[in-house]
Amino acid sequence: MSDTPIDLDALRHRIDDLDADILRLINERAACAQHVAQVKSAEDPATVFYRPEREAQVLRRIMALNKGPLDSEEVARLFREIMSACLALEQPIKVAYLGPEGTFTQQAALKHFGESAVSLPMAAIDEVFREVEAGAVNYGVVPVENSTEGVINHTLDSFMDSSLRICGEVVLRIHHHLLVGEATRQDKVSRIYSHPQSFAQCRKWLDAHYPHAERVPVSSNAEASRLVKTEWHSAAIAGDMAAKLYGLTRLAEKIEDRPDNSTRFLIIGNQDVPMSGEDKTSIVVAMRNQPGALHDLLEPFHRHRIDMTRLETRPSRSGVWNYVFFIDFKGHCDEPHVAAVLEEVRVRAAEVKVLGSYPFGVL
Ligand SMILES: O=C(O)C(=O)C[C@]1(C(=O)O)C=C[C@@H](O)C=C1
Repeated sequence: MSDTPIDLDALRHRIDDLDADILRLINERAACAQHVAQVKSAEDPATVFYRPEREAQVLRRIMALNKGPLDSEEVARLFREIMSACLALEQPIKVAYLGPEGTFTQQAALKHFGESAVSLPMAAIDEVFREVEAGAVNYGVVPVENSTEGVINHTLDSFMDSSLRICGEVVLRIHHHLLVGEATRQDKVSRIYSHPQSFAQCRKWLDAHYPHAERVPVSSNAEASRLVKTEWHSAAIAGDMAAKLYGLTRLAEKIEDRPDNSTRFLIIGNQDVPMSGEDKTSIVVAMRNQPGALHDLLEPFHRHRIDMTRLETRPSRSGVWNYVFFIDFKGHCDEPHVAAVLEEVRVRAAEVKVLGSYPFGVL
């Protein structure tokens, strides 16, 4: 290109000019979001400012428009932060997550809501549900399934007694590292702390590399990281956030047995989310214990060609029903073919609860 400046000063001058343009445009966008907030409040004084379907559309559009050289995911992450800051101007958002600080759930909350949301660690999954139900926070983030270890029953069980809805999902690639503190004698590691799920996800690696080390299960990977700081013969299995928070270094990286190890998290709140164009619905269905019950439940999905993405069975906790199924499928409950299936399932089941229709995780 003939007009491309070639010396460093000229290039930096060009970057300064571009930054000034970007700054002006970001602030113009933020002022627009403030205007949106006024329109929303005028339409409905009890309006919700956070709109998951719109955010998913904005991010998908940016990824589709992107021509590089920046990677589409990288660009989407930048826009995620811009929208997070714009939403904070409309309304500061408080999010409760399964803590303590440094857990993968905190990472998921950040990935979904961006840095401008205030995130608060809770000690247990039911506490996250309670804080959202009580209105102490706007939304909650809880883990629901891991690709290696399967479903997180606690989360599914919490939905049975709750009126909260699912407003979104986040999928996080989970990388575990073997972490040590400054005082650790790296050749003398005889004890390893971690959450039981993480031990399970790294079992083969541990059997091969540390067959004789004592494996001590603790309540979270962040807790494991906190413990190793003061012990010279211990290591922890945890992710990047916990490593950073407790100033630990990696003795071994990415030690998970499956390279595609990922965890899915749900965003819980009090709102129904309109269609975004690429949505998913989660329902819980109670069936009576009779022959063919599962077939009766699944048949309408098959007939209407609805793609199921997950089916989990949980024992019912009330005496009335025998099975409870958690089902995720593609589509939004406002779409006619989805509404038709739900109608048929309602006739066949003892009880059906729609937990929410929400956009597929974008990032
Ligand atoms: O479109 C809206 O409803 C907005 O409030 C604007 C905006 C944005 O910055 O693009 C901000 C927050 C919402 O969650 C969705 C989008």
